[in-house]
Amino acid sequence: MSLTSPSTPELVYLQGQPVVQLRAPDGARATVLLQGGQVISWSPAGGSERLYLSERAVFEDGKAVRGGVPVIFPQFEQRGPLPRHGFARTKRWKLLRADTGRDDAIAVLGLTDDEATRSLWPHAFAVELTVAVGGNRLDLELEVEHRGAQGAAPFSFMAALHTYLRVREVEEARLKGLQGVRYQDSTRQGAEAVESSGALAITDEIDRIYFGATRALLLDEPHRALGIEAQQFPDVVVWNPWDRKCAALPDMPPLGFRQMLCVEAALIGEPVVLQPGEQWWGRQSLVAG
Ligand SMILES: O=P(O)(O)OC[C@H]1O[C@H](O)[C@H](O)[C@@H](O)[C@@H]1O
Repeated sequence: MSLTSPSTPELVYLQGQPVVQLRAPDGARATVLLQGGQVISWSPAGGSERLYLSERAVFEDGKAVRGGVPVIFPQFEQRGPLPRHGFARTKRWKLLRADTGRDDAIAVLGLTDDEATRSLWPHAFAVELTVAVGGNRLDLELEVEHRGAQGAAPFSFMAALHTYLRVREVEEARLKGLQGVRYQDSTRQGAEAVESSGALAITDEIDRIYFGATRALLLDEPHRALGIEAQQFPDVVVWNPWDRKCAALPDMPPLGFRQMLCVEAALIGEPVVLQPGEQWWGRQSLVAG
């Protein structure tokens, strides 16, 4: 990636789009795109890149970026009348704060309703994403607030941190921690099943929503491991498009599916309802081993 022309101490431009570069004193780093409020790169201290960003990703206002951690809000996929996966991932967020502390570097990005969001979804809201990087961790916290006046209608939402994890070769990886969890299989018209494997191997297209996955997950590769923890995101989506669907995605190289696995912290099965003035938060933490 080549970075050019800083305009403020925190913001630089990557392919014409403003990004925040976080660098903790120990060398851990993350890059966050204001478009979508999207983390697109994370390297733990002394380690290599852990997120997958497609080399064909399109960096344009209003377009979803293929890779990193898209923020899905207020609708997951086509489970409602809004654009696929909601509108947060295609909006330009604001940088509210960026700080470097002793142990980590933090950025807070925000998105609030505007005319365009209200024309799709008639609610006053504020969403904040806090990104903290340091040591072997990346912590992402999403907060949603109902900003409507007293007496305004409540709203309900779904959300996900649609994390694209980078792997050396997806068939070598094993995802652990989902055994016994009920899932819906989107590759089989939403058929339900219970996960029987304690070490899930990815050898074909996978697109599953696991409901009520409470344990921490581990993505094991022969040469490294990654812990995946979530709070207040009860569901987990596991997605890899595999060869045929990947070839049909204009913003993925044909073999890109081999270097990625999406393990998403999600809130899908039971949408949250907020009254005016109420807030919700959820967190996903990635811990490099
Ligand atoms: O192509 P996108 O709109 O970014 O969606 C990418 C993927 O997101 C989720 O993981 C869904 O479960 C998949 O069905 C979908 O294909």
